[in-house]
Amino acid sequence: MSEVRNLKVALLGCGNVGAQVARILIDDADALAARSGARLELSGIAVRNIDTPRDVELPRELFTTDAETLVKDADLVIELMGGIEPARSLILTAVRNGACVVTGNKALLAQDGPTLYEEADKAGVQLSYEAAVAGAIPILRPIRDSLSGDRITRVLGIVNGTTNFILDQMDTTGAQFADALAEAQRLGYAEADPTADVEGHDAAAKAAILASLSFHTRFSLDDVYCEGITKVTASDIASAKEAGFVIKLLAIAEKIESPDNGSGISVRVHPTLLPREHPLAAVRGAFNAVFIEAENAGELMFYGQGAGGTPTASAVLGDLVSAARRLVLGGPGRTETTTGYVQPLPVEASTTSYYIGLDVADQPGVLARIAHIFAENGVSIEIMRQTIHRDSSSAVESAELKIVTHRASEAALAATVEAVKGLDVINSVTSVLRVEGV
Ligand SMILES: NC(=O)C1=CN([C@@H]2O[C@H](COP(=O)(O)OP(=O)(O)OC[C@H]3O[C@@H](n4cnc5c(N)ncnc54)[C@H](OP(=O)(O)O)[C@@H]3O)[C@@H](O)[C@H]2O)C=CC1
Ligand SMILES: N[C@@H](CC=O)C(=O)O
Repeated sequence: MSEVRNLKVALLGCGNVGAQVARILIDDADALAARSGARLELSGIAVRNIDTPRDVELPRELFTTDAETLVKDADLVIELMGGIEPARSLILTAVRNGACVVTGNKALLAQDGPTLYEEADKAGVQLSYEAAVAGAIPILRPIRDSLSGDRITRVLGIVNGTTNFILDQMDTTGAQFADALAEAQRLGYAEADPTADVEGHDAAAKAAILASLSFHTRFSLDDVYCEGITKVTASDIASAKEAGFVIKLLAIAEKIESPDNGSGISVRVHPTLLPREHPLAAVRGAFNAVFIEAENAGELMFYGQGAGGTPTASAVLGDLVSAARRLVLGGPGRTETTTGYVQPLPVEASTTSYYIGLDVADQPGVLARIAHIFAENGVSIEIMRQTIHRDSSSAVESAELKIVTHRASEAALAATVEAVKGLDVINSVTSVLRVEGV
């Protein structure tokens, strides 16, 4: 029998995800060897501080603070440190030395992916990053491989576990934003700096990666319109709920025809109202889901755990086995297929439905005056609902008006809201949120 090849695996980072990857590499060594055709020997783990307590008990002699030396002697490198530097330089060193790299670092890929992919292709090694989008869910390989014979027209995803967890807690238990965020951090979902989650930057990085693979073009963070969840209030959530909606942070990448900009791809991340019966509305806690529309396949939905050490480690190990198999067979395969035939479009080029909450004086003719302004600005109303608020003597104090529009452009909507604000019967505009799925 021929001898099984030994491949040296260098692990960079031993935090939420890295610790679980190390555990699986050690505990499941035999199964991984059988599946990949090579023994995957964990040759070392680079960290900032060797004495930091770990979630998993691991041999102390594996730890080092000298990541550079560890990388130079590896066949396979797993980067789970996060951040831009030194992750970027270490990945470049690894590929230039002929090592295949697996990473979950979406921030780095969205900022400087093309340099890394080019270097990997030049060196003839594989750079894989399934864990970078939607944690455990196999989504990048299906887009890149399984759907490579189709044309994707739209991708709609809940791709950040932390914000989905926070919004879900606020919606179902009435939890405060700060408490829900602290719990997401404790459970290992949040980024080292959770601003990246709550301001939408993490979802935007994932949206750039999804859009690049789906539309065979290179999108970077700069091409993604981004709005996080920090401005979503408990009252937005309550009033959306009352109207039959749930608020989700959605990443959207879609092919559109814009009268001013021509045809292209709109990539955006923002809080969005979804009807409660929409499949994505049922995605709870830190779960993620990606909904894809393709010309021939039709609608597809991928669902699973989008964050957390163990689920994410599953995606990392999948990439590692796949890279090891290719090393055993010889040849890396292609990292991505970029044809660059579509342009990214600004958010102003996209249209969407909107939910507008208004606090209005309860006077005759108010609804007609408001409806007139919408019509004047070319924004068509789909639903208009009024709730009367009374004081203790049952006298009418004010009315709450909830409006859902048909698809309208950002500019038309902004002009409508400005004009409505100018009416003497408007006490305040309480919400302006985008809606999908109506
Ligand atoms: N957590 C999750 O659910 C998911 C995370 N990811 C991505 O995976 C990556 C890792 O995430 P996560 O495990 O949560 O991160 P953590 O912050 O938990 O862990 C980071 C690890 O990297 C080490 N590290 C950081 N900087 C350096 C450095 N300069 N030199 C050496 N070691 C360093 C840290 O060392 P020390 O312990 O000594 O401080 C720590 O062990 C990130 O890119 C993240 O975006 C992707 C999908 C899901
Ligand atoms: N912070 C991220 C982790 C996974 O990518 C999230 O909450 O989704």
